[in-house]
Amino acid sequence: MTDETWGRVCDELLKSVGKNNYSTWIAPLRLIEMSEGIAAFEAPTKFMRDWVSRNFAEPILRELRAAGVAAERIDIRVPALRAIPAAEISKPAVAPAPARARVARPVDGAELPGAPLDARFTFDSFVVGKPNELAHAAARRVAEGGPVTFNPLFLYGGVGLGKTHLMHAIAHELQIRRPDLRVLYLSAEQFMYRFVQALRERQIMDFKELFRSVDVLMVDDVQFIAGKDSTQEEFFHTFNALVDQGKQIVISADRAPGEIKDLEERIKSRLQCGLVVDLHPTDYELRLGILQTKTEAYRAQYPGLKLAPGVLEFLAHRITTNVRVLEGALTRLFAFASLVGREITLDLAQECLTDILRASDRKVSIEEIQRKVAEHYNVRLSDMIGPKRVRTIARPRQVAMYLSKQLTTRSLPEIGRRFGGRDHTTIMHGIRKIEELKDGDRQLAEDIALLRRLLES
Ligand SMILES: Nc1ncnc2c1ncn2[C@@H]1O[C@H](COP(=O)(O)OP(=O)(O)OP(=O)(O)O)[C@@H](O)[C@H]1O
Repeated sequence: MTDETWGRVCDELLKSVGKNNYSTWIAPLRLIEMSEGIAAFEAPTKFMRDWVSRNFAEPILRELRAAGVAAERIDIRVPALRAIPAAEISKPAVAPAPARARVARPVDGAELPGAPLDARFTFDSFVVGKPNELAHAAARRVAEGGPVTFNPLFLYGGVGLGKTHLMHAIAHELQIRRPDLRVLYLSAEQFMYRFVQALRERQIMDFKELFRSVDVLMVDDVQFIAGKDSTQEEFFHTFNALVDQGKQIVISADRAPGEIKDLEERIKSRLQCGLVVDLHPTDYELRLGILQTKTEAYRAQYPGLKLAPGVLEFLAHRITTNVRVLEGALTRLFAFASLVGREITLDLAQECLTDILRASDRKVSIEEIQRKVAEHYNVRLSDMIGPKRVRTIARPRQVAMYLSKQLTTRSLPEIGRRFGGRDHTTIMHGIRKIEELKDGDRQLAEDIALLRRLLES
């Protein structure tokens, strides 16, 4: 395959995977050779190799074949470690490297136990407004990969306001600007899980070494480790070790460090040492900006989209809860409009989003849901959060979990906390169970419809 063919394939990929995905994942690939049906590429990091293999192998193969290349599979390699020449470090497009990182790091060292990054969560797709401008600016600064100026960067704010999005954006940007850095992003829950696993498998020294070997550590939803004594202890030591080595730490939580209940005082004070930034609830302009950006992105893929004037403004006025709900509303509208092939008018939006608009008008709490469900099924309120597994109690509890997801904007971990500290996977299982059952079980479907009406009225 010639470079020219690959260039044409790239043009097609740009169209099919979108600009952000293309520039983050496809553009950094270098074609090495094409032989015996194998298209071999080089990726700058192991992470990128794994991500591309998992998520983009299919589209790449498809476009290669469409261009007449007889490719059966792709093989992505990571170049062997080499010293980075000083001249390369100071390329204009790359942020100035801090003194501590001038020596090339073993990027293909131990696998980092991080969470996968969402390719959509980039700085390009993040809409900046008054409520989030400081958080965005601070995240941008960290993403330059320059000398550590504030440590940690602590981002906090309510549900669905973009904390995770900003953290992923930092990681994406660092992978491009500073592929030599070892960047680890994971949730506090995953940190705990890894820690407990290491304890169980007597590999605690490996765990410590691994976490202390990163250049940038990002921990999402740190409030999760509050009250978990040994995990807090380990987190504290990891945190100190990294700060002492001048490594960057980014933390997110649903509230300010001082307000996290059951978090050790010494950790709170450590977290307050850096820059603590608040993501404020969205205002009308930001919501409208987000809706416009997402609509443009959608229109780029589906040019046939017809949207009447005033619909986005209406949504930005009415759905004030959080960005996740706003996105969900838009996705549903687009799906509906494309299925029925109609223009999205105000009437259609009102009809199609009745539940979201109603939930947005009237905020139902999880406690209220638990109370109503307990009354309806004649079980004790304490059984909603208690451990009993008999079906007469477990099923109503699952109904309450399902309604909590439907009628509130709470995330699964948050719902889990309100159901006696259950894990988010238990909540997900409960919700799925009800979704499966209600299609075949008329009584259950009627119960749910009635409870919804009671809670939404
Ligand atoms: N300013 C923004 N611009 C574009 N998209 C945004 C913005 N803020 C949030 N979003 C989108 O809203 C959704 C929720 O954001 P995210 O998951 O980052 O929230 P969060 O603050 O981490 O919430 P949680 O506390 O539930 O974890 C994501 O799809 C994200 O892309």
